[in-house]
Amino acid sequence: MELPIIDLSSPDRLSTAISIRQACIEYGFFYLVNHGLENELVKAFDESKRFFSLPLEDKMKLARKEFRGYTPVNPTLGLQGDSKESYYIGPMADSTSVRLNQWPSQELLGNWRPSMESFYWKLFGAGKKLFSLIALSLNMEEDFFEKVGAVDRPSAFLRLLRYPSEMGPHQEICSAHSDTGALTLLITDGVPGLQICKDKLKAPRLWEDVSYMEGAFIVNIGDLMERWTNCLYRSTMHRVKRTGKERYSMALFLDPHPDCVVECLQSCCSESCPPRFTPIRSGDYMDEILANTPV
Ligand SMILES: O=C(O)CCC(=O)C(=O)O
Ligand SMILES: [Fe+2]
Repeated sequence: MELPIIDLSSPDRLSTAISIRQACIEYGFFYLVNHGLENELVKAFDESKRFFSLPLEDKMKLARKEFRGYTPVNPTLGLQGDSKESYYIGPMADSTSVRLNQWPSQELLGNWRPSMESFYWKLFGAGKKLFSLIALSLNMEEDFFEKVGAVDRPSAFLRLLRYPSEMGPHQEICSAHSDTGALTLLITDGVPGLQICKDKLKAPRLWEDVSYMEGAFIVNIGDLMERWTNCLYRSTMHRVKRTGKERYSMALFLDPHPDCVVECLQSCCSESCPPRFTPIRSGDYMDEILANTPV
């Protein structure tokens, strides 16, 4: 299936906002084009491949701590878990968070850190622009999300993913889930497998393949944005199905700063549709979810 297409650089911001609104209500997913990073993507995938090609022993020296670093393919594969390895780069907004990140040494992977840091910030820049359009789409001031701390001190995580080609026993190499944060920018290498389920309550679930669009980001709404919009925008279930082909993807999870309070937006509530959720600190919300999420 083809998703709606949103043009990040369109001068007609109001009509872009209207299209975003429609896409987020109907799909919770859209393609984002003209984001300005078109020429960076091949290089970023090359860097990701360089990292995952390292010997396991070197990657394990950067094993995940504080949600940053490397997670190998689940060794109990066959019993449970997804068939993927990942590397997380955490927020770099202040010196404390910068220190928590783990990086391969310059000797091991020359220039990798500056290259990924630069990619992180460019992606984040596109995400920030998108947030202002999302605010417009919700009839809020353009700088709403910035003002409340959703994007001023970013808590965005960049996740590099590699799904090996070996055939595991499971149909899904990334199991069905919705993203927990506000907004996700996903970039895949074109190997198919990504599917969405527009109606999670329908049984049996109908899974639809998402077509690849070269150069575009695939953007999706996360649970926290669903909550923020009082369920107007949907956080859609998705998964990656096994094709037997090696696959790489990268995702930037745009989560608000932990101190940001997420309260159902007035523009999404009315007498007939009162707020369904109480206000919550983003940090408390994420802690609760992460504690219950397998790696
Ligand atoms: O690899 C993909 O295409 C999807 C990854 C994903 O949904 C996630 O990491 O949350
Ligand atoms: Fe996801």
